[in-house]
Amino acid sequence: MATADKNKNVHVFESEEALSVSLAKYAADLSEKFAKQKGSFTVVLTGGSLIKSLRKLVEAPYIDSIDWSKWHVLWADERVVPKNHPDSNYLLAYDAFLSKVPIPSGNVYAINDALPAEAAADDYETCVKHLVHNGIISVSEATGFPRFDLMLLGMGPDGHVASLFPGHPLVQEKKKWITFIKESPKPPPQRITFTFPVINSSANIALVVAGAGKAHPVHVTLGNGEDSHVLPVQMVLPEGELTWFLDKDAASKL
Ligand SMILES: O=C(O)[C@H](O)[C@@H](O)[C@H](O)[C@H](O)COP(=O)(O)O
Repeated sequence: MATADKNKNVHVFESEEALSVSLAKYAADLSEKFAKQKGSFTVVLTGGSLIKSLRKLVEAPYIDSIDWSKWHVLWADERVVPKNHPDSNYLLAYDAFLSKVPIPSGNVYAINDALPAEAAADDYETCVKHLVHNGIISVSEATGFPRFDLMLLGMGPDGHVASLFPGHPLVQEKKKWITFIKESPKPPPQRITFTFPVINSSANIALVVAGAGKAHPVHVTLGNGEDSHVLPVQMVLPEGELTWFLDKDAASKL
């Protein structure tokens, strides 16, 4: 099943397997488009089950057809732990994805894991500013915030995206590009995260959501479900295109 409104597409798949096949084609098509258009493709990852859903990208035909040298990889959120810690989003992505594709190591921008949360957020913002300055990351004409080519977001069962949690003041941040949280309700507690102005300046966002545990926030966002909070996922309203990749369990209340 697929439905589309202006700037928003919703795809529902029979299984997470079918979802991952379609997600790989979607990412490969955007990679080709942006590599041609601007000579680089900026891709933002999160942690969680999203990374497993990227598994078809490291298989034929995409492993050979994608021009991996154009990819620049960043994280919408990262846990403040060493890069070799089992909680690290970098390690998760490295083991399951980045170590299997020929993206130049200099194009993979992990956070500085030697710094505490606040300094790590500032340092990562400086890294993004540098990539804007040298033209790798575009800038939104409308907002002046960085405009990533593709942001791949998961969503928690409570409707959080990146490390922006329901009811937390960080969801209202309007100025900073990247900020930090020290009391994340999802462990580990210390994280850095992109803010909504950056998320919503993206050219493309994929919301990748599988499993019955996610059916409630999907129902609230895409159907007529209700919650006592405005869910962060409801605030994902990019300037560019939003595409939902749902499996049938996540879409079961629609
Ligand atoms: O570091 C993190 O915790 C993630 O970046 C987080 O935002 C994740 O994407 C969602 O919590 C969904 O995770 P699951 O898909 O594993 O539920």
